[in-house]
Amino acid sequence: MSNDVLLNLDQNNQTAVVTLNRPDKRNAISLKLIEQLDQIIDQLHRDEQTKLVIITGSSPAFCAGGDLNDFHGDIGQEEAHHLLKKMQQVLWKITTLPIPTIAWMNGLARGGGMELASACDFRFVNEMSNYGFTQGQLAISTGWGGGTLLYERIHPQEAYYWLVTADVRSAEQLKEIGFAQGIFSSEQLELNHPLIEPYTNRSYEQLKHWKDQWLKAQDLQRLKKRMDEEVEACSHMWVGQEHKDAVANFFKRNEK
Ligand SMILES: CC[C@@H](C(=O)O)C(=O)SCCNC(=O)CCNC(=O)[C@H](O)C(C)(C)COP(=O)(O)OP(=O)(O)OC[C@H]1O[C@@H](n2cnc3c(N)ncnc32)[C@H](O)[C@@H]1OP(=O)(O)O
Repeated sequence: MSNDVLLNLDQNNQTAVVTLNRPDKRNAISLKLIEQLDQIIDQLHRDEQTKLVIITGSSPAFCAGGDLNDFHGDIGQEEAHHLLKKMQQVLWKITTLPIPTIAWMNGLARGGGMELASACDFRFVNEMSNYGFTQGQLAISTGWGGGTLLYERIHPQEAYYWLVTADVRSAEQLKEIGFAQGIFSSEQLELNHPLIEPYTNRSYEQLKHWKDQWLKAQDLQRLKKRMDEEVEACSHMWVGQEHKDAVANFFKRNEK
C-alpha cells in the first residue's frame, strides 16, 4: 500500500514531521489519505515522548484540499455529510493534540488544505507560494470545520471577508492578517530553521503546559458544535448543481 502520509521522527523522537505525500495530485486529500492521517494523529495522541508536530507536504504543494475525485459532486447530502465528517474528525483531533502543532506550508494550499492548516496552532508560509480558502469559487463553504477554526485564528471580520471573497493571497498577506506567524524562503524543511528552533529549544514540559493553556483559553465544546454545523451546511451545498458544475469545470480545464 502506498504511503500517502509519511511520519518521520527526529533522533530523540521529540519532533514528529507528518508529510502529505501525493505530490502529483498536489497532496489532495483522498479518503485513503484521511484514513492514514487519522491513524498517525491517533498515534501522536498516545505518544508521550513527542513534544512538537509539524505538518507539511511533499513538494511542490502543501495541499490542494479535498480530492475532488473522492469528494465528487454526484452524491446525496447524507453521503456528502458522512464523507466530510471523516476529515472534520481528523481536524478536531489535530486541534486538540496535547502538544503544539505547526503547519509548515511549503507550497500552495487551497480549500481544505487551508482548513488543515487552520487546525494547527501555528502556520509558516513559503514566500513563493499562494494560499486561498477557495471553496466559495466552487459554490460550497468550508466543509471540514476549518472555516470555524479560521474565525479563531484571525480577526473574525477578516475571516468572514476571506471566506466570501474566496481569493488567493500571498505569503506576505497571510502574515499581515496574522494567519501566518512567519515566512520562509527555502522549500526543504530543516528542523534547525530559525522559525522552528524556538519550539525545538523548549522542553516537553513547557510546550505541553502552553498547549494546555491554549486549549483552556478556548470554549472547546462550543467550537466543536460550530464545526459540526459547518459540516452540515456544506453537505447541503455539496449536492447543488452549481457545485457539481464547478467541479466538472475544474476537471475539464485540467484535461490534457
Ligand atoms: C472536499 C473538501 C472541500 C473543503 O471542505 O474545503 C475542498 O477542499 S474542495 C477542493 C478545494 N480545492 C481546489 O479547488 C483546488 C483545485 N486544484 C487547483 O486549483 C489546482 O490544481 C492547484 C491546486 C492550484 C494546482 O495547480 P497546478 O500546480 O497547475 O497543478 P494541476 O492543476 O495541473 O494539478 C496537478 C494534478 O493534481 C490534481 N489535483 C489538483 N487539485 C486537486 C483536487 N483538489 N482534487 C483532485 N485532484 C486534484 C489535478 O487534477 C492534476 O491531476 P492530473 O491531471 O492527473 O495530473
